Amino acid sequence: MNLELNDDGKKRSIGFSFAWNGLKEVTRTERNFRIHVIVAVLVVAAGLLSQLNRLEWAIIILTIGLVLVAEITNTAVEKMMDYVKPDIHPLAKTIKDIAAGAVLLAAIIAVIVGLTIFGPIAYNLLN
Ligand SMILES: Nc1ncnc2c1ncn2[C@@H]1O[C@H](COP(=O)(O)OP(=O)(O)OP(=O)(O)O)[C@@H](O)[C@H]1O
Repeated sequence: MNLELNDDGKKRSIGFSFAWNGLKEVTRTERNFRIHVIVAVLVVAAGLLSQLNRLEWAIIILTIGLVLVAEITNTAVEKMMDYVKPDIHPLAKTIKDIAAGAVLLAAIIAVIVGLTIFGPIAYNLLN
């Protein structure tokens, strides 16, 4: 939708509001996204307890962002495919599987980052 508003500030704030609606929609309808957000909150809590340094925080925040953005993008692809191709089609399957693969890859990276940063901390705590 092309919004032709004269007031540039108003146009931008409306665009932000659409984007915010998108985030609310994903949170409301996507169970996997809610699970990712809960895990992210737990990871941030663990980071606070572990007193991570600035570089570790930057990596953790980037990784959380990677997973959430992958999940949001996957949801957008799923919804777009359901809209343009609601019937069963091999290409619809391939497209959805590829988008799901992006989430899987992001989750694997997140696990590796988590183990790299929190693994030694947990090891020291247990010894
Ligand atoms: N129109 C279709 N044609 C063929 N296969 C499809 C189609 N829609 C979905 N699939 C297959 O089912 C899988 C799950 O698709 P679906 O749209 O149900 O996602 P979902 O279960 O909601 O995923 P998520 O758990 O990530 O939200 C796809 O990865 C694909 O393999």
